[in-house]
Amino acid sequence: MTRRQLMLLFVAALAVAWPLLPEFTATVFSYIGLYALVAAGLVMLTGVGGMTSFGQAAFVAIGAYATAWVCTSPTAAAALSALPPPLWPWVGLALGLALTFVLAWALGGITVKLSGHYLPLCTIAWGLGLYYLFGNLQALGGQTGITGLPALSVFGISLASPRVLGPVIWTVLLLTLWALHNLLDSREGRAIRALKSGRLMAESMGVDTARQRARVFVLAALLAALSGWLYAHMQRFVNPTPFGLNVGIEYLFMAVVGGAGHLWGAVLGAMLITLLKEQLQDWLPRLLGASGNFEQIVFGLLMVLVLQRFAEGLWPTVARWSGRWLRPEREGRRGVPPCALPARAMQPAGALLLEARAVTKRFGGLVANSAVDLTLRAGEVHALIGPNGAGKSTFFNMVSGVDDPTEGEVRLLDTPMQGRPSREFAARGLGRTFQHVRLLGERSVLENVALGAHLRGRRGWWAAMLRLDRAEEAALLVEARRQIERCGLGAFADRPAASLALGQQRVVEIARALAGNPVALLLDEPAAGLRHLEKQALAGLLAQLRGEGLGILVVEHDMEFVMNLADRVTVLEFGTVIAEGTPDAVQRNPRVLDAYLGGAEPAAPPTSATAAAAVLEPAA
Ligand SMILES: Nc1ncnc2c1ncn2[C@@H]1O[C@H](COP(=O)(O)OP(=O)(O)OP(=O)(O)O)[C@@H](O)[C@H]1O
Repeated sequence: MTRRQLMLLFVAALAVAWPLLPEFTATVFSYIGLYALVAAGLVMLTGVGGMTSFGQAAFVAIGAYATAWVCTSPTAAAALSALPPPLWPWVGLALGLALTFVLAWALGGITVKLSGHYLPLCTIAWGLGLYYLFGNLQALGGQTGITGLPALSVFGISLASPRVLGPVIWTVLLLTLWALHNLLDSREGRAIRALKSGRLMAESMGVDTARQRARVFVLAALLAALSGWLYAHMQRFVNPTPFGLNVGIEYLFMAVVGGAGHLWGAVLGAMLITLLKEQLQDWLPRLLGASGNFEQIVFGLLMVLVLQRFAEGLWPTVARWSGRWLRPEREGRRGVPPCALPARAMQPAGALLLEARAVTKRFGGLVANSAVDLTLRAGEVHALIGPNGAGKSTFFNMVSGVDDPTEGEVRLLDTPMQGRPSREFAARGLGRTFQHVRLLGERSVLENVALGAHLRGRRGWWAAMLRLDRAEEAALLVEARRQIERCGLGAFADRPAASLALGQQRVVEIARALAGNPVALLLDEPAAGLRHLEKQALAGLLAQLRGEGLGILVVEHDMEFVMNLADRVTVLEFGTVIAEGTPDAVQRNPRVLDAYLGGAEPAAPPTSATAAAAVLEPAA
């Protein structure tokens, strides 16, 4: 049996057992479905997207209060008099989702840009703010709330009882999980996962991180509002209590305890926490012989223990344990023939790809780059070398859109790039790797490399959720596999990237850059951590890419590697270009020798790349 079949069995068992469940158990399971819907949004937001929110209960409140107001207020009744009352809850749903959408865009636009602890603090602030707003608005019943909500009805069938509404809630939840699973299994899903590793890498792959973060934020908020709508019509009244900050924290607990990186973790977390609280509420007063909110204390302690023991949540442990006796999943998408991906025309040999004109970068009083001129042409390897702190990384950042020069200009394919983000550099044909490897360690090498092809796909969230993107997704994965094999890592394609040696991870970054079909490659210390044979293989690959017409700018400390491979070398010292030319010319340049050897005169100039490497070993 596969995991998917086991899930289906669980759902089928729930469906069969549902009519037999006692009324109370059916109600509890209905609540679990509602909570899991909010927690699933939090999995996307926190576990996958890396944005912690304590404020989801406020969005649940918007969904609940919107429908409560529409269904009970005389003003709304007058406005909706043309509609039969059974349709009013649907208007309430539309209003709740619309309000949530607008508010989440506005809040998300401001808050998701914040990093570190500022974002969670903001979610607490709006969670508290909205809670007190609902409690103080007399039009919404103040602390008493709104009573007398009608039950939902569909095609004349009343959903008043949890026994009938429960299956509806679970159907909504399962459809949501299916759509979210599809989303995560797509180019957009990879882009969402990339958010967690910070702006730099994702933007360099062409992902608009601010927009993507805001969209995930809105998605999680809409799921919370949907849950609130169902909740209101199940309870038939609303008041502020179930939407307080403590409930927002509990939703986050559900996602984290279940396994914030896994959609089914939301269901597991919601189920565990709801059932645990139920049982504790029952048993503790009996055990202690006194009444009180003891369950909150024990619950808190248990949460600490669970999180200490299972930092990733419980789902990964359950999945690992069940994996021993479950068959691996068959990949459904293999049946879909891949479509053609857009391919960029290579520039003719010698064409100017990238140009830095008198680029200067100042950090306060420190001049990291001073009037640096550099060109990269199609069909060449251009090495940028220099001692530590010479300004190579600073320059790299400016020619890849991470930072803007203080003075001077960067042009890519003859387009001025001043002020443009790095995703535009990627869109115009610049691929790059990073000095400190930036891969999604838990994801497979294949997925990491497919992220590099992000801009070659077009299908968006809706297509992904409804699985209308399969031909394009198949093409992206075929392309990713091709690049992995080209870089000699075919045997590792399905392994988690973090399980590879550091040197191999650097090569994965090159494959990822190649998946974007670049005309220019910027490689930041690609040979660092590679063994001798791996370096030779890398040099062979780069020579082949050069032969295919790519321009490659490489920052590297390994002089033997550089001098054997590069066509031109530029040497930086204290942010200034002190030499530029062929490897031979540069190796003989007295200023370069001076920079590397600190003023010592060599007895005789080095005659081979190996000898040069010995002399030009940078003073660390
Ligand atoms: N964001 C920053 N703010 C202030 N100073 C910076 C910043 N980034 C770099 N610098 C300074 O600019 C100078 C050049 O640093 P850079 O990292 O570009 O050198 P590098 O040649 O890449 O060094 P390495 O080979 O060690 O990576 C250093 O003195 C560094 O401290």
